[in-house]
Amino acid sequence: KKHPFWETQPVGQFNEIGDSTLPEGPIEAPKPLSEVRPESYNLPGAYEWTTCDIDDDAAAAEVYNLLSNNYVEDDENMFRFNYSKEFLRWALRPPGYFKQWHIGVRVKGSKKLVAFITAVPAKIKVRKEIVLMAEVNFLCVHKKLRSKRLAPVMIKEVTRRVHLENIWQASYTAGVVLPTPISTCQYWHRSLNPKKLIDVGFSRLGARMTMSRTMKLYKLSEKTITPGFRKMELRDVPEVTRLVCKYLAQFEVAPNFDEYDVEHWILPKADVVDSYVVESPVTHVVTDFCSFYTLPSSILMNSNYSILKAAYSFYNVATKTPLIQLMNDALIIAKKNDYDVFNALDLMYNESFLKELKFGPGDGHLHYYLYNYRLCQPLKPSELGLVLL
Ligand SMILES: COc1cccc(CC(=N)NC(=O)c2cccnc2OC2CCNCC2)c1
Repeated sequence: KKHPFWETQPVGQFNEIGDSTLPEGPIEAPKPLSEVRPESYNLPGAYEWTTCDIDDDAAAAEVYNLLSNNYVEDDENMFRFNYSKEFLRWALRPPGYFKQWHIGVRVKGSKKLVAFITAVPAKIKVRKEIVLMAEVNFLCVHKKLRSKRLAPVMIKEVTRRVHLENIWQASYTAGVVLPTPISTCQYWHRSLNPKKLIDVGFSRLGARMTMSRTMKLYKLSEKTITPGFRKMELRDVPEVTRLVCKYLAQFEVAPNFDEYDVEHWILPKADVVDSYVVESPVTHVVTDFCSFYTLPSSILMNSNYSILKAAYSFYNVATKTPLIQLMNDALIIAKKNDYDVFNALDLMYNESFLKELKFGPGDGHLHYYLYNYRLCQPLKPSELGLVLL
């Protein structure tokens, strides 16, 4: 049995695919809170639950170290995500967050943090409905404790704590196929520092290509070209909120941001998230914006470099500037700030700029999932407007 845990969960099952008699929407009805299990699930004897206070520097350092040494690696185990402490504080404390959804597992004796899972609340529009959901992320079990079946009990525990807040749906992504993706995105990479990317094995020199020809191919101008292109500021929040809400409303699954969400998720934070607006020089109206988040990766086996500095396309809305031009300015900014690569998924309108801006396809896919919500058929990436961290 390939998915003994997921076959017990309210998620679309593989044997239901194409069954059009099943209704779209929640799979299980909400329960009265009095019927939600009041106590935590049982861990194997040697382990205990803990709540990780990400505001506390020592606790944040424990989480950082666990993820930095044990979190997701690429398929060839050459790179591992290296989320910074500041990034984790940003990712885990959006408006309305719950500290008790930042869940750790410790060894009873040594108190060593050996596993982690989180959820944050989010208003997500699914088709025409706005559904309050938990975005589940950062599921990590120490390499030495794999296949002890810790992940299922951690997923049940975070689900229980989410239920206690009367939230019954969740969204999550994975690089592996589980029952059952609502969409499958391809990831793409735009080289900014091709020499380093080839040196560390992230990219390969193209056939009949020299290194100098490759560096020339990816060269970007020093200056952005869009008039009125500048860093986003607090005063832009109302206009950016209007732009991003109108834009995201067209997708089948997308966040329903309010101004507090935009202030948290899109206002620039050093080394965490960058965002730029286009303020029309004449009318001073904000007509476009672009944003990317900073997620370095540890380079696992290389004598010259230890960190790959990567930018990840976040939310981009172009209403006056051509999207290609807006994104090319984002690449110019990223290159100027010493990023090695700019990553993007083929969701939203991204497909329209990937090839022209010299992105190359990555060697993997990112699958999107909903918990306790059935879609009758999967979404095309262009129907998806949700970027998870
Ligand atoms: C380059 O270093 C890596 C270190 C670990 C894994 C991967 C490959 C990979 N799995 N990439 C993605 O999942 C990915 C590729 C493009 C854009 N977003 C992505 O994932 C985001 C969103 C999901 N959570 C991780 C970050 C690459």
